[in-house]
Amino acid sequence: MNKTLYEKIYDSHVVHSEKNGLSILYVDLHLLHEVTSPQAFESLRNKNRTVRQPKKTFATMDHNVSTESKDINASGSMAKKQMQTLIKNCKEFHISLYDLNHPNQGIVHVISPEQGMTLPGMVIVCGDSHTSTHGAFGALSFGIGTSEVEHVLATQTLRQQRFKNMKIEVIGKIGKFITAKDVILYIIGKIGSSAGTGYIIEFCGNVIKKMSMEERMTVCNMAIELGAKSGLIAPDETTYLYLKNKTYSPHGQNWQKAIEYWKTLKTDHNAIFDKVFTIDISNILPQVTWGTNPDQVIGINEKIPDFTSFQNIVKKDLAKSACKYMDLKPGTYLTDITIDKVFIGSCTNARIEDLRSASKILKHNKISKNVKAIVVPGSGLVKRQAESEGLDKIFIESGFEWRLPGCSMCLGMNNDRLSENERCASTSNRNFEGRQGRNGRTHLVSPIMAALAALYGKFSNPNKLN
Ligand SMILES: CC(C)[C@H](C(=O)O)[C@@H](O)C(=O)O
Ligand code: SF4
Repeated sequence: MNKTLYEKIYDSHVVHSEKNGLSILYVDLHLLHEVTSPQAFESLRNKNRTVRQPKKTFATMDHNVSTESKDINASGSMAKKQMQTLIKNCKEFHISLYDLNHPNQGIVHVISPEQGMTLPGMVIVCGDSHTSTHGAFGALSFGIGTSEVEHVLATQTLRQQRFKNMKIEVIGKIGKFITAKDVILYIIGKIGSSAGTGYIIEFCGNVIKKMSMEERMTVCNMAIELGAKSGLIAPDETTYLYLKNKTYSPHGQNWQKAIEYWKTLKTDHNAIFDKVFTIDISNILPQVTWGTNPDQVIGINEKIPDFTSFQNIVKKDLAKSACKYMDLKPGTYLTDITIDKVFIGSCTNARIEDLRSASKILKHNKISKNVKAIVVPGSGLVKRQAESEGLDKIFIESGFEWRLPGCSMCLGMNNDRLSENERCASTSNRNFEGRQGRNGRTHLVSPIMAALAALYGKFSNPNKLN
């Protein structure tokens, strides 16, 4: 039978099938962070259980670490407690941890791929929705709830239903200043933030094929913003090249064997997808969200839409309330909107390529005096790499603050938050009300667009600048 990539990975991990279509899947890698793991460990302990495969379990601290100091007290008592609990749990159950002071500490979805823990064909889970990021390597990866975290800790397996298959083929010519972030935002705008509900999405097409691993991760990261269970991209030469000689990648003879297996990880000719979209990105412009949902997004030359332009009554109401929250009037050009803060970071856009693309814009330029801007590398490794290339200096000289790795202003669990009514150009993935701080206003953009917004104090069309 012809199978999709998703079906191949799913089937090869079934350890038990039930009549109702549910299966127990083997889990190759279980990632943990400080926010969604404490209760799971507590419950494990109460039941006198142990961690089944500590070597296939890996933890980092990211959500509430301070990006200003390595002091565990710096983000408040709740954060401190969660971090201390993670340290204690990892010690007791023999799990490797990139703690606050570890040189490789960083965002869970950044550290695992860059260390070669994330490999094609794996089933990867984490108590975190953006686990879909790892799908960029052709791994079946998805977020799980805390009771599932406990189940995986105890058994290294997980009960899963089969999801439907969606294919999104991205075709066309990639325009100037168009990044993976623009591509995925455009797709979300085009098909809607619930189009992926009930599906695993396989991204393919010439545009995806040309993307680097960093770009593919940005795309799969935001499969969640399409409502999907996860996103997937078939591994290829780009994937192998990225993984070669990474700390946890297979080495020696195992490398060759791995590649042979990885080459089988693609959707068979004639495999059936339940839904297919073909999206041409040839003529798109850099994307900016204007509302409080990622599908409320337009190109940089456009105006905030008129409510009456929405046929769908629900969409019309959503647009109305989004404009109210965002304090925007229909008909306003994006390029007339001024901003207060810029955040370059998060598991969507805090990798080395993201920092390189933003720094290119900032080099020899100073940011607007009305803007406070921070750049938060995704991990210690990204930070060191950026520093070795002198990117930190470019950011600092332009007026950005160069911070320590973590989730930071993506969700404001530490001190990096928007104040009331502040407007932010952010490279993160979620723009719902209050996401970056109470009554804060988030516009999702690429690192290039964030850097430009910092320079001019408002959204700017890179095609119209010298
Ligand atoms: C804290 C965690 C549960 C959450 C998630 O799962 O997505 C966070 O990472 C987020 O981005 O909102
Ligand atoms: S960077 Fe943001 S989206 Fe990613 S895991 Fe952290 S909080 Fe969640």
